[in-house]
Amino acid sequence: MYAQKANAPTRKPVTVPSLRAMKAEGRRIVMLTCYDASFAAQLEMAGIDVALVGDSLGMVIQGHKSTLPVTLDHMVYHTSIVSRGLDATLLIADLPFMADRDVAHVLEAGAQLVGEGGAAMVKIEGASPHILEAITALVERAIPVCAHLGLTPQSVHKFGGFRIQGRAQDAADRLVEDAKAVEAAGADLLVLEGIPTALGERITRAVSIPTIGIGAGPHCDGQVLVLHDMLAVTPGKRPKFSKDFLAGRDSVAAAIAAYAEDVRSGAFPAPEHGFD
Ligand SMILES: Nc1nc(=O)c2c([nH]1)NC[C@@H]1CN(c3ccc(C(=O)N[C@@H](CCC(=O)O)C(=O)O)cc3)CN21
Ligand SMILES: CC(C)C(=O)C(=O)O
Ligand SMILES: [Mg+2]
Repeated sequence: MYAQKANAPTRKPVTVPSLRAMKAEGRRIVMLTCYDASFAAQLEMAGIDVALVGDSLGMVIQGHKSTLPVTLDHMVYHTSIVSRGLDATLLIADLPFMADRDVAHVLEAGAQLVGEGGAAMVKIEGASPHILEAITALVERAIPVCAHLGLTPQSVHKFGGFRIQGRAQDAADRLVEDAKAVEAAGADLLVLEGIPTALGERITRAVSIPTIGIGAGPHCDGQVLVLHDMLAVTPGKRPKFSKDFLAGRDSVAAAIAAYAEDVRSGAFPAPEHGFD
Protein backbone atom coordinates (compact mmCIF):
# COMPACT_ATOMS: atom_id res chain seq x y z
CA MET A 1 0.00 0.00 0.00
CA TYR A 2 1.21 3.50 -0.81
CA ALA A 3 1.74 5.78 2.17
CA GLN A 4 -1.06 8.21 2.88
CA LYS A 5 -0.34 11.54 1.12
CA ALA A 6 0.40 14.27 3.69
CA ASN A 7 -2.65 16.41 2.91
CA ALA A 8 -4.95 13.77 1.43
CA PRO A 9 -8.29 13.50 3.21
CA THR A 10 -8.68 10.18 4.99
CA ARG A 11 -11.59 8.01 3.98
CA LYS A 12 -13.35 5.30 5.94
CA PRO A 13 -12.58 1.90 4.40
CA VAL A 14 -15.38 0.53 2.24
CA THR A 15 -16.46 -2.87 3.59
CA VAL A 16 -18.99 -5.54 2.68
CA PRO A 17 -21.38 -4.38 5.47
CA SER A 18 -20.96 -0.73 4.42
CA LEU A 19 -22.10 -1.62 0.87
CA ARG A 20 -25.39 -2.92 2.33
CA ALA A 21 -25.73 0.28 4.34
CA MET A 22 -25.27 2.30 1.14
CA LYS A 23 -28.21 0.47 -0.50
CA ALA A 24 -30.35 1.03 2.60
CA GLU A 25 -29.50 4.75 2.63
CA GLY A 26 -29.85 5.22 -1.13
CA ARG A 27 -26.20 6.22 -1.62
CA ARG A 28 -25.06 4.90 -5.01
CA ILE A 29 -22.03 2.60 -5.14
CA VAL A 30 -19.24 3.60 -7.55
CA MET A 31 -17.17 0.76 -9.00
CA LEU A 32 -14.51 0.64 -11.75
CA THR A 33 -12.33 -2.13 -13.10
CA CYS A 34 -8.60 -1.86 -12.46
CA TYR A 35 -5.59 -3.93 -13.47
CA ASP A 36 -2.43 -2.32 -12.01
CA ALA A 37 -1.09 -0.37 -9.01
CA SER A 38 -0.80 3.04 -10.70
CA PHE A 39 -4.43 3.13 -11.81
CA ALA A 40 -5.43 1.67 -8.44
CA ALA A 41 -3.88 4.74 -6.80
CA GLN A 42 -5.93 6.93 -9.18
CA LEU A 43 -9.15 5.14 -8.14
CA GLU A 44 -8.16 5.45 -4.49
CA MET A 45 -7.52 9.21 -4.76
CA ALA A 46 -10.83 9.74 -6.61
CA GLY A 47 -12.71 8.02 -3.79
CA ILE A 48 -14.00 5.13 -5.89
CA ASP A 49 -15.88 2.74 -3.57
CA VAL A 50 -14.99 -0.57 -5.22
CA ALA A 51 -12.20 -1.69 -7.58
CA LEU A 52 -12.82 -4.82 -9.64
CA VAL A 53 -9.96 -6.81 -11.11
CA GLY A 54 -12.11 -8.07 -13.96
CA ASP A 55 -11.31 -10.93 -16.29
CA SER A 56 -12.02 -8.25 -18.92
CA LEU A 57 -8.23 -7.90 -18.56
CA GLY A 58 -8.09 -10.70 -21.14
CA MET A 59 -9.52 -8.21 -23.63
CA VAL A 60 -8.21 -4.77 -22.60
CA ILE A 61 -4.78 -5.83 -21.23
CA GLN A 62 -3.98 -9.06 -23.10
CA GLY A 63 -5.70 -8.29 -26.42
CA HIS A 64 -7.88 -11.40 -26.66
CA LYS A 65 -11.35 -11.34 -28.22
CA SER A 66 -13.00 -12.81 -25.09
CA THR A 67 -12.34 -13.31 -21.39
CA LEU A 68 -11.94 -17.08 -21.75
CA PRO A 69 -8.10 -17.31 -22.05
CA VAL A 70 -7.58 -15.64 -18.65
CA THR A 71 -6.10 -18.00 -16.04
CA LEU A 72 -6.21 -18.01 -12.25
CA ASP A 73 -2.48 -17.11 -12.20
CA HIS A 74 -3.21 -14.01 -14.33
CA MET A 75 -6.02 -13.01 -11.97
CA VAL A 76 -3.92 -13.51 -8.83
CA TYR A 77 -1.05 -11.49 -10.32
CA HIS A 78 -3.24 -8.51 -11.30
CA THR A 79 -5.18 -8.65 -8.01
CA SER A 80 -1.95 -8.52 -6.00
CA ILE A 81 -0.54 -5.54 -7.92
CA VAL A 82 -3.85 -3.63 -7.73
CA SER A 83 -4.08 -4.25 -3.99
CA ARG A 84 -0.78 -2.37 -3.48
CA GLY A 85 -2.33 0.82 -4.88
CA LEU A 86 -5.44 0.69 -2.68
CA ASP A 87 -6.24 1.69 0.86
CA ALA A 88 -9.91 2.45 1.58
CA THR A 89 -11.29 1.18 -1.75
CA LEU A 90 -12.77 -2.35 -1.50
CA LEU A 91 -11.11 -4.89 -3.83
CA ILE A 92 -13.06 -7.58 -5.73
CA ALA A 93 -11.48 -10.15 -8.06
CA ASP A 94 -13.19 -12.18 -10.81
CA LEU A 95 -13.04 -15.96 -10.76
CA PRO A 96 -11.75 -16.77 -14.27
CA PHE A 97 -13.34 -19.09 -16.83
CA MET A 98 -13.67 -22.69 -15.59
CA ALA A 99 -12.42 -21.92 -12.07
CA ASP A 100 -16.02 -23.02 -11.30
CA ARG A 101 -15.49 -26.55 -12.70
CA ASP A 102 -16.11 -27.90 -9.22
CA VAL A 103 -16.34 -26.58 -5.67
CA ALA A 104 -12.76 -27.62 -4.84
CA HIS A 105 -11.43 -25.42 -7.68
CA VAL A 106 -13.63 -22.52 -6.60
CA LEU A 107 -12.30 -22.72 -3.05
CA GLU A 108 -8.68 -22.95 -4.25
CA ALA A 109 -9.26 -19.92 -6.50
CA GLY A 110 -10.91 -18.02 -3.65
CA ALA A 111 -8.01 -18.86 -1.34
CA GLN A 112 -5.47 -17.52 -3.85
CA LEU A 113 -7.40 -14.38 -4.86
CA VAL A 114 -8.05 -13.40 -1.23
CA GLY A 115 -4.98 -14.89 0.50
CA GLU A 116 -2.26 -14.06 -2.04
CA GLY A 117 -4.04 -11.43 -4.13
CA GLY A 118 -5.49 -9.37 -1.31
CA ALA A 119 -9.08 -9.27 -2.60
CA ALA A 120 -11.86 -8.81 -0.04
CA MET A 121 -14.45 -10.52 -2.19
CA VAL A 122 -14.62 -12.73 -5.29
CA LYS A 123 -17.05 -12.51 -8.22
CA ILE A 124 -18.60 -15.53 -9.91
CA GLU A 125 -20.84 -15.63 -13.02
CA GLY A 126 -24.21 -17.38 -13.20
CA ALA A 127 -26.73 -19.10 -10.94
CA SER A 128 -26.77 -22.74 -12.05
CA PRO A 129 -26.92 -25.31 -9.22
CA HIS A 130 -23.14 -25.82 -9.03
CA ILE A 131 -22.62 -22.03 -8.88
CA LEU A 132 -25.12 -21.67 -6.02
CA GLU A 133 -23.30 -24.48 -4.23
CA ALA A 134 -19.95 -22.72 -4.84
CA ILE A 135 -21.28 -19.40 -3.51
CA THR A 136 -22.38 -21.08 -0.29
CA ALA A 137 -19.06 -22.96 0.03
CA LEU A 138 -17.10 -19.67 -0.26
CA VAL A 139 -19.35 -17.79 2.17
CA GLU A 140 -19.10 -20.64 4.71
CA ARG A 141 -15.32 -20.09 4.61
CA ALA A 142 -15.71 -16.34 5.14
CA ILE A 143 -15.02 -15.32 1.54
CA PRO A 144 -17.74 -12.82 0.57
CA VAL A 145 -19.18 -13.29 -2.91
CA CYS A 146 -20.31 -10.90 -5.63
CA ALA A 147 -22.68 -12.68 -8.04
CA HIS A 148 -22.93 -11.69 -11.72
CA LEU A 149 -26.04 -12.23 -13.89
CA GLY A 150 -27.32 -11.23 -17.33
CA LEU A 151 -24.71 -10.85 -20.07
CA THR A 152 -22.12 -13.04 -18.34
CA PRO A 153 -19.13 -12.83 -20.72
CA GLN A 154 -17.79 -16.31 -19.86
CA SER A 155 -20.96 -17.66 -21.57
CA VAL A 156 -20.16 -15.84 -24.85
CA HIS A 157 -20.23 -19.06 -26.90
CA LYS A 158 -23.56 -20.14 -25.41
CA PHE A 159 -25.05 -16.69 -26.12
CA GLY A 160 -23.54 -16.50 -29.64
CA GLY A 161 -21.81 -13.19 -28.89
CA PHE A 162 -22.01 -10.40 -26.31
CA ARG A 163 -25.84 -10.21 -26.53
CA ILE A 164 -28.23 -8.37 -24.24
CA GLN A 165 -30.02 -10.91 -21.99
CA GLY A 166 -33.49 -11.02 -20.42
CA ARG A 167 -35.40 -9.37 -23.28
CA ALA A 168 -38.16 -12.04 -23.46
CA GLN A 169 -40.62 -12.24 -20.56
CA ASP A 170 -39.65 -15.81 -19.59
CA ALA A 171 -35.92 -14.96 -19.68
CA ALA A 172 -36.57 -11.88 -17.53
CA ASP A 173 -38.57 -13.92 -15.00
CA ARG A 174 -35.76 -16.49 -14.87
CA LEU A 175 -33.18 -13.76 -14.12
CA VAL A 176 -35.33 -12.45 -11.23
CA GLU A 177 -35.45 -15.98 -9.80
CA ASP A 178 -31.66 -16.34 -10.33
CA ALA A 179 -31.10 -13.08 -8.44
CA LYS A 180 -33.15 -14.32 -5.49
CA ALA A 181 -31.26 -17.64 -5.62
CA VAL A 182 -27.77 -16.08 -5.48
CA GLU A 183 -28.90 -13.92 -2.55
CA ALA A 184 -30.30 -16.99 -0.77
CA ALA A 185 -27.02 -18.85 -1.45
CA GLY A 186 -25.19 -16.09 0.44
CA ALA A 187 -23.99 -13.52 -2.12
CA ASP A 188 -23.47 -10.02 -0.68
CA LEU A 189 -23.41 -8.09 -3.97
CA LEU A 190 -24.84 -8.63 -7.48
CA VAL A 191 -23.49 -7.31 -10.79
CA LEU A 192 -26.17 -7.02 -13.49
CA GLU A 193 -24.73 -6.76 -16.99
CA GLY A 194 -26.41 -6.14 -20.35
CA ILE A 195 -30.11 -6.36 -19.48
CA PRO A 196 -33.12 -4.08 -20.17
CA THR A 197 -33.46 -1.04 -17.89
CA ALA A 198 -36.86 -2.19 -16.57
CA LEU A 199 -35.41 -5.58 -15.60
CA GLY A 200 -32.47 -3.89 -13.81
CA GLU A 201 -35.03 -1.98 -11.74
CA ARG A 202 -37.16 -5.09 -11.09
CA ILE A 203 -34.20 -7.16 -9.85
CA THR A 204 -32.86 -4.28 -7.71
CA ARG A 205 -36.23 -4.20 -5.91
CA ALA A 206 -36.50 -8.00 -5.66
CA VAL A 207 -33.28 -8.48 -3.65
CA SER A 208 -31.98 -6.90 -0.45
CA ILE A 209 -28.30 -7.08 -1.51
CA PRO A 210 -26.96 -4.14 -3.57
CA THR A 211 -27.00 -4.43 -7.37
CA ILE A 212 -24.25 -2.93 -9.53
CA GLY A 213 -25.23 -2.29 -13.15
CA ILE A 214 -23.24 -2.22 -16.38
CA GLY A 215 -25.66 -1.75 -19.25
CA ALA A 216 -28.52 -2.44 -16.82
CA GLY A 217 -30.00 1.06 -16.52
CA PRO A 218 -29.93 3.77 -13.83
CA HIS A 219 -32.04 2.02 -11.18
CA CYS A 220 -29.32 -0.28 -9.86
CA ASP A 221 -27.76 0.51 -6.47
CA GLY A 222 -24.43 1.24 -8.12
CA GLN A 223 -22.60 1.23 -11.46
CA VAL A 224 -19.43 -0.31 -12.87
CA LEU A 225 -17.53 0.35 -16.11
CA VAL A 226 -14.39 -1.08 -17.65
CA LEU A 227 -11.66 1.50 -16.90
CA HIS A 228 -10.28 1.46 -20.46
CA ASP A 229 -13.78 2.12 -21.87
CA MET A 230 -14.41 5.20 -19.69
CA LEU A 231 -10.97 6.56 -20.62
CA ALA A 232 -11.66 5.63 -24.29
CA VAL A 233 -8.36 3.77 -24.68
CA THR A 234 -10.09 0.46 -25.51
CA PRO A 235 -8.96 -0.50 -29.03
CA GLY A 236 -11.89 -0.77 -31.45
CA LYS A 237 -15.59 -0.60 -30.65
CA ARG A 238 -16.69 0.12 -27.10
CA PRO A 239 -20.01 -1.18 -25.70
CA LYS A 240 -22.91 1.28 -26.12
CA PHE A 241 -23.42 1.34 -22.33
CA SER A 242 -19.94 2.85 -21.76
CA LYS A 243 -19.09 6.56 -21.85
CA ASP A 244 -15.87 8.48 -22.55
CA PHE A 245 -15.30 10.49 -19.34
CA LEU A 246 -11.89 11.80 -20.48
CA ALA A 247 -13.49 13.76 -23.35
CA GLY A 248 -13.29 17.48 -22.54
CA ARG A 249 -11.16 16.87 -19.42
CA ASP A 250 -7.41 17.22 -19.02
CA SER A 251 -6.45 14.27 -16.83
CA VAL A 252 -7.22 10.69 -15.93
CA ALA A 253 -7.85 11.88 -12.36
CA ALA A 254 -10.49 14.37 -13.58
CA ALA A 255 -12.17 11.70 -15.73
CA ILE A 256 -12.41 9.23 -12.84
CA ALA A 257 -13.66 11.95 -10.46
CA ALA A 258 -16.34 12.97 -13.00
CA TYR A 259 -17.47 9.34 -13.35
CA ALA A 260 -17.81 9.05 -9.55
CA GLU A 261 -19.76 12.30 -9.36
CA ASP A 262 -22.09 11.33 -12.24
CA VAL A 263 -22.84 7.90 -10.75
CA ARG A 264 -23.53 9.41 -7.31
CA SER A 265 -25.80 12.14 -8.73
CA GLY A 266 -27.60 9.75 -11.08
CA ALA A 267 -26.42 11.65 -14.19
CA PHE A 268 -24.77 8.42 -15.44
CA PRO A 269 -26.07 6.20 -16.95
CA ALA A 270 -28.32 8.29 -19.22
CA PRO A 271 -31.15 6.69 -21.25
CA GLU A 272 -28.87 6.26 -24.30
CA HIS A 273 -26.59 3.96 -22.26
CA GLY A 274 -29.46 1.55 -21.55
CA PHE A 275 -31.52 -1.07 -23.40
CA ASP A 276 -35.34 -1.26 -23.74
N1 LIG B 1 -13.70 -3.29 -23.04
C1 LIG B 1 -14.62 -4.07 -22.48
N2 LIG B 1 -15.74 -3.52 -21.98
C2 LIG B 1 -16.70 -4.29 -21.42
O1 LIG B 1 -17.72 -3.73 -20.96
C3 LIG B 1 -16.49 -5.70 -21.34
C4 LIG B 1 -15.30 -6.23 -21.85
N3 LIG B 1 -14.39 -5.40 -22.43
N4 LIG B 1 -15.03 -7.54 -21.80
C5 LIG B 1 -15.89 -8.40 -21.03
C6 LIG B 1 -17.26 -7.98 -21.20
C7 LIG B 1 -17.81 -8.09 -22.62
N5 LIG B 1 -18.73 -7.02 -22.65
C8 LIG B 1 -19.45 -6.56 -23.76
C9 LIG B 1 -18.87 -6.44 -24.99
C10 LIG B 1 -19.59 -5.98 -26.08
C11 LIG B 1 -20.92 -5.66 -25.94
C12 LIG B 1 -21.68 -5.16 -27.12
O2 LIG B 1 -21.13 -4.91 -28.14
N6 LIG B 1 -22.98 -5.00 -26.95
C13 LIG B 1 -23.82 -4.41 -28.00
C14 LIG B 1 -25.27 -4.78 -27.77
C15 LIG B 1 -25.67 -6.09 -28.38
C16 LIG B 1 -27.14 -6.37 -28.24
O3 LIG B 1 -27.94 -5.41 -28.42
O4 LIG B 1 -27.53 -7.52 -27.96
C17 LIG B 1 -23.70 -2.90 -27.94
O5 LIG B 1 -24.06 -2.24 -28.91
O6 LIG B 1 -23.23 -2.39 -26.90
C18 LIG B 1 -21.52 -5.79 -24.69
C19 LIG B 1 -20.78 -6.24 -23.61
C20 LIG B 1 -18.78 -6.35 -21.39
N7 LIG B 1 -17.45 -6.57 -20.84
C1 LIG C 1 -17.50 -5.75 -16.60
C2 LIG C 1 -17.26 -6.33 -15.25
C3 LIG C 1 -18.53 -6.50 -14.47
C4 LIG C 1 -16.46 -7.62 -15.32
O1 LIG C 1 -16.88 -8.69 -14.98
C5 LIG C 1 -15.09 -7.52 -15.86
O2 LIG C 1 -14.57 -6.41 -16.04
O3 LIG C 1 -14.51 -8.58 -16.12
MG1 LIG D 1 -15.60 -10.30 -15.59
